[in-house]
Amino acid sequence: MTETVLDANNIRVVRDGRDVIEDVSLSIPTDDQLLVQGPSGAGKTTLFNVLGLLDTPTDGTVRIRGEDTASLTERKRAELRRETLGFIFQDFQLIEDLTAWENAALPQEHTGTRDEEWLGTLLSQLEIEDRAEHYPATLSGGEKQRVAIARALANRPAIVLADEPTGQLDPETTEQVLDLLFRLQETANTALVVISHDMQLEPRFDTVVQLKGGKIRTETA
Ligand SMILES: Nc1ncnc2c1ncn2[C@@H]1O[C@H](COP(=O)(O)OP(=O)(O)OP(=O)(O)O)[C@@H](O)[C@H]1O
Repeated sequence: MTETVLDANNIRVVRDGRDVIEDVSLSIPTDDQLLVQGPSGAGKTTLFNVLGLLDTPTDGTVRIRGEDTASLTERKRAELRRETLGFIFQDFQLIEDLTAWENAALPQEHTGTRDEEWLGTLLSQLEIEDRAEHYPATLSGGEKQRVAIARALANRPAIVLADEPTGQLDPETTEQVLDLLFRLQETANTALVVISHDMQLEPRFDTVVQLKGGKIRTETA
């Protein structure tokens, strides 16, 4: 039986007195490839932050491997976030004065669990091993995104959460980055949750959830 790694139940987020997420429930199995697709303003980033334990919902629960995250102290939440989740952001969020390798290694620095062999595997599978000593300013958009993917997977997280991971890439690079993401998801044995407005991504995912006006409209598998 497939285990559920993240369970979000009846999530509601109120901002400025308005519901920006309304009654959203999602259950993410350990090997899931989930796309949350929706137009601008649908609440995607808000939901991403809640699922990623970067923000707390007004109502509802987020459980990671059955553990209710609401009852955790901020320190415990941060620990769980570092150990269980990997993040990929649209604007890469690489540190400019660290090399590609050092950027990718950051999560391992934070948890004190060095695994250079795994980092080497990641950079090699992402075909950027020859860019390891380069700084972000000298990398292309696609290369920066690959470094961001390596960083997200550095601690072999249970879930990788990606917010518009291909938003800054051309269609061809988008396809390449998706190929790599899916291949690595299998190697790393992680669930993959992508949040995007981009319809081009839909056919590639096992499960697609449509978010509109803060609500889940349709679900396809
Ligand atoms: N801190 C906040 N205060 C007030 N309103 C907010 C806040 N955060 C988000 N919102 C509102 O909630 C709605 C959803 O925002 P969110 O950024 O989650 O959407 P999105 O789907 O990610 O949009 P985009 O694709 O344009 O980034 C928007 O109407 C936004 O203005």
